[in-house]
Amino acid sequence: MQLILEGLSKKYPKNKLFEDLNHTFESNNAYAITGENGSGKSTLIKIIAGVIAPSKGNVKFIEEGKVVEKENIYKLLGISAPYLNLIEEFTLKEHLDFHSKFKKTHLEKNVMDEIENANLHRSMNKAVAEFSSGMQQRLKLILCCSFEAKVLLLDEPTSHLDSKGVAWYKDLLKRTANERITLIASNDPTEYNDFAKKIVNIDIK
Ligand SMILES: Nc1ncnc2c1ncn2[C@@H]1O[C@H](COP(=O)(O)OP(=O)(O)OP(=O)(O)O)[C@@H](O)[C@H]1O
Repeated sequence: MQLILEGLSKKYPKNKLFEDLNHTFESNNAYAITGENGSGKSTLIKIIAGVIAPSKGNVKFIEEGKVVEKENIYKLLGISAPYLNLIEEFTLKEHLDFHSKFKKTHLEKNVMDEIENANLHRSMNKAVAEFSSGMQQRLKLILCCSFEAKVLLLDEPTSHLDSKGVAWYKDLLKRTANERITLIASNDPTEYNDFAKKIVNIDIK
């Protein structure tokens, strides 16, 4: 699996973010996307996810030598980002059931073990609206990393996590990032230092 950025540029009427970004991301690798506040890290993640369009250039997903059609790209992706919300009315169990309808688990063990690792097992029947920010973040990461996806897009993955949560996140990635392309948009080295060997700095200003 390859994810290719070809001559990717993004500008808003009053703000030029990045220009002519070229990069090929490969499976079995984690990459940190770094850059100053406002440089466009989240924007790049959204463009890769197909949520917003680039001003110029292309994003290509290549699977077994073939370009993946646009309408099938969502099947390849797992995303966790501050601007993507969970369904507040759903309980944790309902989130897992809903997700399981579309995706198989990526874990060696049952997803319930991961819920326990994340210390969420006593909240299975609680509505997400009643979760703390850190609990919501742990659930977002489980839904992103523990289910089938060939490309993980993680934007500020440890936001709202305490030190225990950060340790769990690192362990989760070590166990689940194999055979995937993992992109971590962050300026916090603790979020990527242990596993992301390749840094893409989009700060061109
Ligand atoms: N819809 C929009 N219209 C105009 N400008 C926008 C829009 N969305 C984002 N921007 C601007 O684009 C710039 C890049 O934003 P983005 O959130 O991608 O940066 P970032 O590198 O992720 O920042 P941070 O490190 O603070 O999270 C910011 O200056 C932001 O104000």
